[in-house]
Amino acid sequence: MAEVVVVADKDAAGELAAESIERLIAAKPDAVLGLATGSTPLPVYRALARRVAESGLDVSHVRGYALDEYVGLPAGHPESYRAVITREVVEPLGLTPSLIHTPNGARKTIEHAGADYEKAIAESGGVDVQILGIGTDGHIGFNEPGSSFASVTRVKTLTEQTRKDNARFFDSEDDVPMHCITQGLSTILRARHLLLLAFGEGKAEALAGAVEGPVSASNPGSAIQLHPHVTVLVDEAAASRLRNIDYYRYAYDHKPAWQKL
Ligand SMILES: N[C@@H]1[C@@H](O)[C@H](O)[C@@H](COP(=O)(O)O)O[C@@H]1O
Repeated sequence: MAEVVVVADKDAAGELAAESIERLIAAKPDAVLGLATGSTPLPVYRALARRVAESGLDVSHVRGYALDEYVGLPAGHPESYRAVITREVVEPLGLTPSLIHTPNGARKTIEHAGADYEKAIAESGGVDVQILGIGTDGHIGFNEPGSSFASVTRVKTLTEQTRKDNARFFDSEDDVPMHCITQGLSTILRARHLLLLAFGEGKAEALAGAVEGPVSASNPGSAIQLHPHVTVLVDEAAASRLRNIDYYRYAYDHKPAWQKL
């Protein structure tokens, strides 16, 4: 079962996640981080950047693999996930750009981009902690409903809902690419620790489905139930549809001091 931690707000979630990631990097300076985009992980990156600046922790050897990328955006497009990861993660934390990877969404090489990415992740020794958000339709990465639990990095067609949701980052919905390249559910499940975050009422249903719903390809987030080490950080609104909420609070209140996030 995932450990579900209900926190006061996004910033509290960001602090908890950042503390755990900082501890990981201190123990393993070349740790491999699985980086998610979207608005949800931003408090984690902000808290981590602040903590690293305060502690002087050496992050120059940290490696990173993004979950996904749009296909066909011109290189350097500000909404490409490469650009977003550079802006929101690499620069504020002071990571080494050449050690941070995103799937290659260029059309010319797209046919082998998925296999290339899988190979690179495997050769890195695997992701230590994978940060995840969740889409309103339950997608993780860009694994839309119906994605196989055995899927690996590949090209997917975005749902209309996801294109609508992500239109806020573009001039119009028509500008949101139709295709993406995303780590598969099996790729994500290979990470050693999954850290799923969700905030706000709009995520409540998707989150409840992921944590407590039937394990089904129709709800890609439910794949987390197959993973042995999952931490779910949510605010009250995102937690509002969880049936076992009292138990999660009870378990967290009685968490052994030695057992970290
Ligand atoms: N590919 C990303 C996902 O990785 C992310 O989880 C989702 C939710 O976005 P937000 O965190 O902004 O709600 O959006 C995008 O579609």
